Amino acid sequence: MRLIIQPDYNSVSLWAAHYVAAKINQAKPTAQKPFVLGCPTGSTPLGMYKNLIELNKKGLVSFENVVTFNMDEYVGMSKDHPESYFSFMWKNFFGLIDIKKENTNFLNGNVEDLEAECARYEAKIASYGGVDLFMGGVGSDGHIAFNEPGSSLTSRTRLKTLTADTIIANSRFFDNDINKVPKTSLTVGVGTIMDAKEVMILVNGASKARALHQAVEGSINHMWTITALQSHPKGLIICDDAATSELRVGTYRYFKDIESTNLDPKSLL
Ligand SMILES: N[C@@H]1[C@@H](O)[C@H](O)[C@@H](COP(=O)(O)O)O[C@@H]1O
Repeated sequence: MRLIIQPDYNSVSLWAAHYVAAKINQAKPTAQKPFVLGCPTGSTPLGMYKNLIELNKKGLVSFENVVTFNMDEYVGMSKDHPESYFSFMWKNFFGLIDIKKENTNFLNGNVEDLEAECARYEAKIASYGGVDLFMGGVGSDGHIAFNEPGSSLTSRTRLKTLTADTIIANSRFFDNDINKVPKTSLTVGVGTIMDAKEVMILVNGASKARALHQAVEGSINHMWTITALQSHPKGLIICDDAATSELRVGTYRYFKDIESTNLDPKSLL
């Protein structure tokens, strides 16, 4: 696993955006062989999305031949609700880049047969030959997508109940009223994410320090689903200094040293 430590949120966002743009460019995607990108929501990726929009505007990366799969979606929330992940993505990213609508994929939490919907999603990912790069954030309890503690590390796309912690954390988007937060979601599984050719997780802020400690120094454990990344052949975490406060000094220094020539985002593109 690689760990890129940046001074702050802005530099995490800038580095991640340059990395993603470089990956897309290196793949030279075409309509026949698009680049497949897994996308997260949440506050963490917002800065990266802003930087990718800028790079797209400057002509440094194009999303014309990029196909996306969002990680998760609330169940029973209309797609047009301002807090649906569909709305989030169009408002903050897709609506501001040159992506084709038909190339964006979301789980639909409004169908009667949710199991069939999850199977459809897995099959669609497989029809593209899998995800090239799955991007993600992490919850303070170490969850990736909505794979809450105790989720099988080989899980596939399915229905999940949100924990009380996640409902409280997400209530900030619902007038701080936990009753307005959906209690269930459809989410890709840990196994679905780990099947991607590469997985990139962004971690920022002191509230994520315990999750980062488990991700880097903990043992692989279903109570911290982020730890599955340790078994991925191409796992990458980009974090800010504030998130490293629970890492050992030796671990911090080790990754700072080994990545010292890769920390400048401009060297990536
Ligand atoms: N399902 C999302 C996750 O994909 C996200 O990583 C997490 C952290 O969100 P934030 O980036 O806002 O801290 O929140 C939600 O639970």
